[in-house]
Amino acid sequence: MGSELPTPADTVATLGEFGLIRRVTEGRLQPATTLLGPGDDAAVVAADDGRVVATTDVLVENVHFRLDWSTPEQVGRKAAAVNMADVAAMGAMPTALLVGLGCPADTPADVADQLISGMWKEAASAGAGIIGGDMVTADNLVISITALGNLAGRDPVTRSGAQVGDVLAVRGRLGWAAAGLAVLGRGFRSPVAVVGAQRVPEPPYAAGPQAAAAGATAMIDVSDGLLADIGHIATASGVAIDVRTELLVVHQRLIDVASALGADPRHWVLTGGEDHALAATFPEPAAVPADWQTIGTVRAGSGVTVDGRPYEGSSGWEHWQ
Ligand SMILES: Nc1ncnc2c1ncn2[C@@H]1O[C@H](COP(=O)(O)OP(=O)(O)OP(=O)(O)O)[C@@H](O)[C@H]1O
Ligand SMILES: Cc1ncc(C[n+]2csc(CCOP(=O)(O)O)c2C)c(N)n1
Ligand SMILES: [Mg+2]
Ligand SMILES: [Mg+2]
Ligand SMILES: [Mg+2]
Repeated sequence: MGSELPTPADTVATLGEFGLIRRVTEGRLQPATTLLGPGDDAAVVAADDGRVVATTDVLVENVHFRLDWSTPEQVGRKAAAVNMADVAAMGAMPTALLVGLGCPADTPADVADQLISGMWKEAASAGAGIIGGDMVTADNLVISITALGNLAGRDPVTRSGAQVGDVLAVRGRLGWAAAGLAVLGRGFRSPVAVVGAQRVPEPPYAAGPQAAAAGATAMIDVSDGLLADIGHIATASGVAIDVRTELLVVHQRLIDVASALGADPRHWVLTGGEDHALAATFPEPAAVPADWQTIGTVRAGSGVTVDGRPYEGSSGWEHWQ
């Protein structure tokens, strides 16, 4: 890019705040929706229909990622992906990211470069660019990203629209990142398929607008765990949701990893977070797009059940617990 290459001894402190900002901004190709920025006090982004989707998620070193588990580029990709998944979950396509970065003074410039490069790669894969942000010193690496999105004339798909009689369907992986977390937590680095899923989620970005166009009544991305997240749909919609385990695909890879670790692969699928699959309700089976898997039904009542019974144990990640 436009900035000179760092020497191995460079840190973010030697680059300086503005040197670091240049590494994010100079020579980057912005999508057509970026009308102004970065570089001014704020950026200007086009919205096809005058509405902008906006969402923020914060990632903290040793809470959301570890630098001995993931490369800085993988961390950058993950930080961008988890935010753009929330845009997709509204039925929108990501347009722009604002990146707040806190890092210690001795962070190597090369680490910052890789982080930035990962964010740009993931953003570009979904059609978005980085339009601004903030750089601060911090004791640990902290990344706070705000993602903006474009509804392109469609109505947002909220958490509150599920109706009794709807079907529940998912698109994307479930349980893979949790399996990867279990593997990494035990000090292993393989199998790479599940470890890779923990390092960098692959949210099905285009499936968000696809579900919206197909008439999805409610949608969410699975960040904390399937049961926890569809619980938010159930609460917001004033309905009950039942997941049928005979409809859940537990991939052979998860079964193999679980048996090696003495874990339960079904628990990963039902309660594992960080894959950022999309879960949505549709008014009838025929409305579910072909590449989505129907896994349950919406009923009268409240809460989430699995095969008609309450799930024993935690339904997903919660901070401070
Ligand atoms: N500090 C905050 N100030 C205002 N609203 C907040 C704050 N934290 C969360 N919210 C709002 O609460 C709602 C739920 O937040 P939550 O972070 O659980 O959603 P999410 O990003 O979809 O999930 P996850 O954080 O697991 O990815 C969102 O609408 C979010 O914007
Ligand atoms: C080092 C390390 N320890 C634990 C985890 C597991 N983890 C952290 S946050 C989260 C849920 C989503 O977070 P949020 O709700 O903030 O979006 C999960 C499952 C991890 N990824 N890395
Ligand atoms: Mg959040
Ligand atoms: Mg979400
Ligand atoms: Mg989120």
